[in-house]
Amino acid sequence: MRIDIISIFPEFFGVLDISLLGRARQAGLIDLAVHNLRDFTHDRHNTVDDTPYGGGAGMVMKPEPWGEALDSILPATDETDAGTPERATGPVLIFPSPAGEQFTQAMARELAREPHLVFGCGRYEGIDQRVVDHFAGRGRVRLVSLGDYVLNGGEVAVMAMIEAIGRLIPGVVGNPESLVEESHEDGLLEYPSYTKPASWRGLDVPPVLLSGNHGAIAAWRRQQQIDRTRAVRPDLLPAEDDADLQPPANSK
Ligand SMILES: Nc1nc2cc(Br)ccc2s1
Repeated sequence: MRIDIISIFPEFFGVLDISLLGRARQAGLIDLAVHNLRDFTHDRHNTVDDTPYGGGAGMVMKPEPWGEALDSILPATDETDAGTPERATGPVLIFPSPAGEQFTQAMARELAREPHLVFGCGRYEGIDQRVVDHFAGRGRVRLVSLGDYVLNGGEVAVMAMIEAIGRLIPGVVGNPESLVEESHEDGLLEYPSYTKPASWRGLDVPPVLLSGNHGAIAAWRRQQQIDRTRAVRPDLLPAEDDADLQPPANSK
């Protein structure tokens, strides 16, 4: 996968040189480039923002630098490309935004299958809307929110998305089995985990986990997922009858 990031704080992404994603880059599984938006300005102050039309507090990111930065990354196109099948296979351009669609594990899985992702990190009051509108006509553009809160910029959101997406790319995580039983992979929150010692500060590991009875362990873990999800994220539970949430029939 190729990942391009545009930001006025490229140094923010230095952390992507280390750990799991750093190793994935060294292994050639992820090809990542960070671009400084200010490199696409031409005035003495490398200006990237200006006051908002219609008034209001704060500043808005100017469209020109974004246009030049994205032109340098996205494949060249002309009007005849509009609506062609190629447009559906070009890079996905993602702008983190509080006004975006909710980022989910399902979206991470979907985006992990893409060959090329381009992330645009907004700052201030956001990016001039015409940038989204213009490039929507040239490819797939998505406004994506991590949650109902406002950050100072898109960089933290892009880091989170790249981690969630990158770890799903085949070969990035050593043991793909570890990706299966995680929160949200099966739509529910994950069960609690324990390791040695069997007793710690008077707290014992649930006996079923020491029983060696794999069916009972699977049933207990499934019930823990259901109980946890019902307690803190009832919105994730299937709307219809919970019958299909019962432990697997063979787990007696
Ligand atoms: N939750 C989020 N807040 C923000 C703020 C800015 Br400014 C840019 C992107 C995002 S995503």
